[in-house]
Amino acid sequence: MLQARQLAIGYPGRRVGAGFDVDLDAGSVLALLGPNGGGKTTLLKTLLGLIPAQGGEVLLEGQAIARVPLRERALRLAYVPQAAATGFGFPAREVVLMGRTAHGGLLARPGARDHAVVDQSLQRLGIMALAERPINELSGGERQLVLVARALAQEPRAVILDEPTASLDFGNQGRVLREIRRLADDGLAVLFTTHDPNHALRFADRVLLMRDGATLAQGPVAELVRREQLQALYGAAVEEVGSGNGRAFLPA
Ligand SMILES: Nc1ncnc2c1ncn2[C@@H]1O[C@H](COP(=O)(O)OP(=O)(O)OP(=O)(O)O)[C@@H](O)[C@H]1O
Repeated sequence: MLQARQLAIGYPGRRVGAGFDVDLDAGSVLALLGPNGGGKTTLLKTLLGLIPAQGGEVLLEGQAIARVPLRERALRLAYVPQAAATGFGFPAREVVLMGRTAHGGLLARPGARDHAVVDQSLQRLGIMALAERPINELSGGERQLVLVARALAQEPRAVILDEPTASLDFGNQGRVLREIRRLADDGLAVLFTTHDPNHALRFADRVLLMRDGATLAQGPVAELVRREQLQALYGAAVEEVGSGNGRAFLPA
């Protein structure tokens, strides 16, 4: 679905990392783990074609992403950014409806199907009660759920989420992570970043461990979400509790 080969990432005059090989496959969830400032968001933005690669290439279904027209990109690829405060007071429903933009013609009015998909997305995230509230009056976590609903409404083939659970309470973390799993089970390719290795352990198929602008390791969750790997990744002590399917990791 989405592939990167020997990708170098960064900003003008500032190299953040290099040597990334990434494969986002239909029906599979990839989790990206790594310390603060390691380059996770920069990698996501490069995969999305929002900032140019400094080397290597990103292919969207085999085509160089820079050459895929923006509308085509929006039909195939959804992005859930870290929930930032916004000055605009659009009602939440309108924000979710914006996810439908690429499906209509230029200036086309949304149709019955667009509104049905928006309702369905609001329901899946359990936020129908927020539909008419202005987005700039919502809490950070509520806003995050609206952004995930907007990505669902886009009906893409791949979804990339930047710390989707960061500002969510425990219940809503589960809601969003289950939704992420369900999207992959429905055949989408999914990539999300998280600071909680347990989220990767429970909901992802593969992980990419990223540190100092490079790939420390990449592979199946069961092989890499382990105490020694996490200690190397974060340069900090990690405690393992439980065992088998019930195992989890805590900062020690
Ligand atoms: N617009 C920018 N211009 C120049 N440097 C930037 C820009 N945005 C981020 N950086 C730098 O790039 C590096 C990687 O940042 P990035 O946001 O990708 O890390 P991250 O792994 O997502 O971090 P966190 O876990 O804290 O969100 C950092 O050193 C950061 O200061």
